[in-house]
Amino acid sequence: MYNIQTLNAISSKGLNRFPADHYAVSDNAAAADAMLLRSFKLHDYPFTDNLLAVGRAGSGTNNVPVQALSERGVVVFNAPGANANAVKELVIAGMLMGCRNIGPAMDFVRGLQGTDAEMSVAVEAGKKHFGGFELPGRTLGVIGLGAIGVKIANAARHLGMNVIGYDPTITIERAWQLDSDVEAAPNLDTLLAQSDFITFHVPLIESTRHLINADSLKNLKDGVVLLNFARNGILDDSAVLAGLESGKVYAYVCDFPSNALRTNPRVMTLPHLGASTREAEENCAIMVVDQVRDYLENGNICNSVNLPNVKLRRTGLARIALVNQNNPDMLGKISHILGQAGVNIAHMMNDSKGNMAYTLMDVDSVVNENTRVALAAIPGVLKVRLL
Ligand SMILES: NC(=O)c1ccc[n+]([C@@H]2O[C@H](COP(=O)([O-])OP(=O)(O)OC[C@H]3O[C@@H](n4cnc5c(N)ncnc54)[C@H](O)[C@@H]3O)[C@@H](O)[C@H]2O)c1
Ligand SMILES: O=C(O)CC[C@@H](O)C(=O)O
Repeated sequence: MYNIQTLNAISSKGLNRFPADHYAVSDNAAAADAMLLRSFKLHDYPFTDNLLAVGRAGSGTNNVPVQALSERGVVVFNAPGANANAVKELVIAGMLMGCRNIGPAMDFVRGLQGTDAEMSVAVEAGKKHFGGFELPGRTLGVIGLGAIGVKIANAARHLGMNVIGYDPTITIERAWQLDSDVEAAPNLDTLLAQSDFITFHVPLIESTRHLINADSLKNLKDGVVLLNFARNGILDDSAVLAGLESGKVYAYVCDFPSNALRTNPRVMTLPHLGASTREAEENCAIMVVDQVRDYLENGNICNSVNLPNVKLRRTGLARIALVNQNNPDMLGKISHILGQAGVNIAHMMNDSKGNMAYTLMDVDSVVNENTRVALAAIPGVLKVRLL
């Protein structure tokens, strides 16, 4: 029986894929084999030694202590692309909210009083304060051309916008998906200087913190619309507020409210709604549950942020799964112990990601607990499972 702990509401479309006869799923599972979460802040959470996997039903993993979990040999999964369409749609809505002043205009109407006839007069007199501008011919700058950024870039092209993108580590897969008319910015400053709208789709890491700050703000076009549906901290909110004050920034649309932003008439903040559609929640839950199950039951790894993809069709009599540090001679030491135990390796895969490595092997005889313990005692081996 595997214990699965849910730390946020995870769609039942995903959770129902854990067969009830082999999985106990609850929000208070003691000694969980795997944890599933969305935005729950897992830093400082007490982990037990039998934790094998953490599944982030979403894209960003800045709420997960990936390094600390790696040191314990715990595999961290996410659901890349599973909520990308939901975010894309909200960013398109956000661009329109920004350039058509939809937030302030709705606030104006909410504040009207009097009869319908009086309201009609006030509407016609007041609407001049909320006139906006259109998308075609304007330039959208997309920072981060991953699952979400590529979808937004392509959608904006279909809306008649010029699109310029910046992503120094774009993958070949994403580059293939990008509309050929999307221009590649040679550097961030060029994108910032040319864009009428700028949208951010990068993870929050040290190198992406405060990409918009008091200095980079000076480089922006006058009247730019900024959109942050990535993470709080990627833009320095105090710089953005100064830009709104001076008129440099026309509007700021973002998914991460704060007291300073919430009441500013030129800011439209949403309650972290980017991924909150039924479809995205189901996609994320299904993807992450399938990945966690395949890891628990078969040792296969797909879409982990700290370990490589490793998938092996079962062939031998038994299977050994090892998470280890990516050190020299680990395979030598592992095969030496198996050789001493008279265990023949029928099939194996080994790969690494950064300072972590993973070995999955099918062997021709049953492996006993003593051999597992000997493997686990190799310095640098973090987890050993017999499957
Ligand atoms: N608002 C929401 O609900 C919501 C939903 C999903 C994702 N997100 C956030 O959006 C982020 C992006 O999501 P995704 O699914 O597109 O992720 P992704 O991993 O597919 O794409 C991220 C891209 O950013 C690029 N990148 C990294 N550092 C960069 C830098 N300094 N400059 C430019 N590009 C850089 C990477 O090369 C990658 O292509 C997530 O990390 C998450 O924080 C928010
Ligand atoms: O789960 C959510 O609601 C938000 C997810 C989002 O921030 C992500 O990074 O995928």
